Amino acid sequence: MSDDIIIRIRDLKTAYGDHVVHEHLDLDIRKGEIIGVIAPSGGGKSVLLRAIIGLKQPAAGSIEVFGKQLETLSEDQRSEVERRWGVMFQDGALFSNLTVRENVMVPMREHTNLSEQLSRELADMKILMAGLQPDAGPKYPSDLSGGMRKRAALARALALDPELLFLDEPTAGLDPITAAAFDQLIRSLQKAMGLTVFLVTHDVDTLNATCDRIAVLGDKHVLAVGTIDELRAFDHPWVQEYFGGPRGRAATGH
Ligand SMILES: Nc1ncnc2c1ncn2[C@@H]1O[C@H](COP(=O)(O)OP(=O)(O)OP(=O)(O)O)[C@@H](O)[C@H]1O
Repeated sequence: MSDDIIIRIRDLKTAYGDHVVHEHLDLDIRKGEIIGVIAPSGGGKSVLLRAIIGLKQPAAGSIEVFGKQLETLSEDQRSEVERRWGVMFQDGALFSNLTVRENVMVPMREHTNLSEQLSRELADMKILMAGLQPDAGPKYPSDLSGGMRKRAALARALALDPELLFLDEPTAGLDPITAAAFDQLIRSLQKAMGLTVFLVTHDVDTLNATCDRIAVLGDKHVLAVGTIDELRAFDHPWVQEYFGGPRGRAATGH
């Protein structure tokens, strides 16, 4: 496998009972890129993310992450791979009974032997990196605004200095100013940490502000992958409407 492909998906099929979500889906994610994944609602973006990180078993096909197929690995090997990525789920998935700092420490406890003291210090660093004030650490998720909760979830996703970051709808539910600040944060973290980012979104502003390439899911597979300009020229009704509609045109300046 070429070193610059971090995720390689071939002929993937996923299904829930008789309901096929993906079929004959191929996709390569390159090292260091921010790739946006778009689809109509219910088009299989989140299920694709879950399949890549091993939470949804494929019905057929293969997914390699860092050159390894998760289902062929032992538990220890799998844990080694899992600690190289961070995931920010759509609803944040923070533990409501833990403080922000304790939430960020969860992956450290799970995957490392770091002392409590060092874990706390590292967690506080991630909290700052995610753009929160230091006093956010002892707060509970319920004490935070929606935007701050997203940042707390991002801090947890960054806990283990990942090479690969999965973001599921990071700006959903944020006001435009907070969303734009989050877009900038993703971009600057990507640069500073050399991250590869797999970003599921509906937000055409986020795509425009952050993504190097965009993959369009439709008809159960990847319809097209390319830059926004390449996709604007792609002859498919949904893609044309997405980028050529009023929101798409406003976001991309066309
Ligand atoms: N746990 C589940 N059980 C049964 N069906 C599921 C489950 N999770 C997802 N699905 C189905 O898989 C399909 C794809 O869902 P998915 O959540 O990936 O879509 P999406 O593109 O992320 O949608 P949205 O933009 O609305 O978040 C949908 O038809 C959904 O109903």
